[in-house]
Amino acid sequence: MSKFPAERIRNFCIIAHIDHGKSTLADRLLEMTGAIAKTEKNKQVLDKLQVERERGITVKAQTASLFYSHEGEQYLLNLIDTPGHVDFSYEVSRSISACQGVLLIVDANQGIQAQTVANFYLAFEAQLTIIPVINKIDLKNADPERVESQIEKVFDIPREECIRISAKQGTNVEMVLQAVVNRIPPPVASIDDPFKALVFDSNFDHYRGVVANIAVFGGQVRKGDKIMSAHLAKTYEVNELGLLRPDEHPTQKLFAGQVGYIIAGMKDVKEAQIGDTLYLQEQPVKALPGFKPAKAMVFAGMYPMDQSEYPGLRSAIERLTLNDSSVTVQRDSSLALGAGWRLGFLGLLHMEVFNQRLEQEYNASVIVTAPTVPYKAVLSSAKLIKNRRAIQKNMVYIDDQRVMMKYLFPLNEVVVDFYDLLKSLSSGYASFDYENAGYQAADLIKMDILLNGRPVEELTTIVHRERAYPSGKAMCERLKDSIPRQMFEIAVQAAIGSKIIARETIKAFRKNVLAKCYGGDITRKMKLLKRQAEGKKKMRRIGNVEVPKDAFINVLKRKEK
Ligand SMILES: Nc1nc2c(ncn2[C@@H]2O[C@H](COP(=O)(O)OP(=O)(O)OP(=O)(O)O)[C@@H](O)[C@H]2O)c(=O)[nH]1
Repeated sequence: MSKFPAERIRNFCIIAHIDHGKSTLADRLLEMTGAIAKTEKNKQVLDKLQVERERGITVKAQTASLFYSHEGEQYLLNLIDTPGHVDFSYEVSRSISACQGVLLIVDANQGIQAQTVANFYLAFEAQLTIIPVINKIDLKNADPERVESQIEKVFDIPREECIRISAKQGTNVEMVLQAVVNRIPPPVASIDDPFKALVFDSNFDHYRGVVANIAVFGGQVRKGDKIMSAHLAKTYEVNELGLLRPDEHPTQKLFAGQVGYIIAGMKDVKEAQIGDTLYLQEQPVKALPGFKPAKAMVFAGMYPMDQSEYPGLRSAIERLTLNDSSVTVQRDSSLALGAGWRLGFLGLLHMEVFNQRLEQEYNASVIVTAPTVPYKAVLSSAKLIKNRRAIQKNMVYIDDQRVMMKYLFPLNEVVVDFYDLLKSLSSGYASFDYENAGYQAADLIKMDILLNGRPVEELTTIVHRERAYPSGKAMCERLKDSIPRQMFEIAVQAAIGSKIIARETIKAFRKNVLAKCYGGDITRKMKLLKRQAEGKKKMRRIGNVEVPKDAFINVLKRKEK
C-alpha cells in the first residue's frame, strides 16, 4: 500500500447500547466501501467469534480499514466496532484510545438507554468528536424527533448534528461516511517522528504466535525492522504487518496515523501487553500512557474436569486472557476440585462468555464455581452494622416517557441476575449500567452448603443476615434439582456456623441403564454403558456424592433464563 498522509486518515469507533445496530451499520459501511461483497451471507461480519454468532452479541472489538473516495480524494477510514453490553465496556475504552471520533448510535424507537449514556461519557471524557446517529428509522414506531430531543437534553448536542438512518435498509448511510470525513479530525501523527505505536488489542494465533493490533502514533515500520516493547524491553523482528480489512491484508509498511496488525515472533503471551508501546530498537521513545487496568467485579474458581488436563487448561487460559486482558487470574486450589485458578471478571455475562470461549476455541472443559463479589472483612466480634439496601442518589426525566435513576447498590445484588430480573419486570424496556462506588459496611454472614454433612467450599456464599434463610432454602432446592438421584439418600443442607437453616433430601435411586435391554445385544449394551460413563465425566465427586459441573453456577441463579 502506498503511503497515506495522516490528513486523509480517520480513526473512529461505533458505540451504542446493546442491539441498537452497531454491527449492522458496520456491515453497511464495509459493503459501501467495497471491503466485503453485498450478499445475504455477509451479516455481522465483524462478529467473528462463535460465541458472538450464537448469542447475537459483540463481545470483542473488531477493526476494519476502509477506503472511501470523497470529493476526489481517497480517505483511509479505520473503523472499530465495539460491544454494547456493560460487561464489555473495557473493550470500548480501549478502542477509544485508538480513535479521534465516535459514531454514537441510538435506536429511533428505544431512545437513549443506560449504555448509550455510559459510552457517551467514555468518548466525551476522551475528548473525541461525537456524531450522533439515529438508527432504525424504518421501524413503524420510530420516533426520531423524540430521540433528537433526548440527545439535546441529555448530551447537550444540537439536534441538527444528528443523522437519521436505517442501517438495515442502507438509508442515509452515505451521510454517515461523509460526516466521518468532514467532522472527525485526522490523527495527530507525523511520519517524520520516530516510530511509536500503541498495542490496543492482541490475539494468540496457534501458528504465528502473538498478533498485535496497533495504532501508529508516529513514524513508520516495515517488515524486517527490529522493534522493542516498552514493557519488557525485548527486541523482536517484524515478520508481517498490514491492515485489517477486516481480514488481515499484509502490506510492506505501516505509517503514522494508521491502524493495523503486526506479527513479530512474540511467542509468549506475556510479551504483548495491551497498552504497551512499540518502537524501533535504534530509536527509543517515551512510552504512551497505556490503559487503566480493568477492575474485576465478579470472581469465580475455574478447575479442569480432570487434574491431568491442568497444563492444557493453563495455556488455554493464558492465551484467552491475552485476547481479553480484563480477566484477572490467580492460582487457587480446592479440596474437592484440585488445583485451579481464581478468575476475576467484569460481570456474569463476561464470565459465561469466557467459559464458552474456552470450550469452543480451546476445546477446554472446565468446572466453574459459584461467582462471588469482593468483600473486605473486619475481623472483630460484635460489630453490627445496619443493613444497607439500594439508596436512591438522583433521578432525571429524559422525556415524558423515560426516567434515568441513579442508585447505590450492594454489588452482590447486581451481579448474579439483577439484569435479567430488571429486563423481565420492565418487559425489556429498562436498561442499566454500573460503576464501582467503593466498599460499604454491611451485616453479612458466611453460609455453607453441606452434602451429606460435608461442606462444599465452592458453594460457600456470603449473604446478608436478613436474606440467609430464603437464600439457603432456595440454594438447597436448586441443588436438589441439579443433582441426579444416586444409589443412596443425599441430604442437602444450608448452615450458618453449626446451625442448619435449610434442608432438602434427594431420595436414593439406582439408575440401571441396561434395564430396557432385553436379550444379549452386546454392542447396544456397550453403547449405553459408554454414554453413562461420558455422563459421569461431567460430574464431580464430593465425598461420595456426584455433582454435575453446571450445578456450581446454576445454584446461584434465582431464575432460569
Ligand atoms: N428495522 C431495523 N432493524 C435494524 C436496523 N439496524 C439493525 N437492526 C436490527 O437490530 C438488531 C441488532 O442489531 P446489531 O447490529 O446486531 O446490534 P449491535 O448494536 O451490534 O448489538 P451488540 O453488538 O450485541 O451490542 C438486529 O436484529 C438487526 O437486524 C435498522 O436500521 N432497522
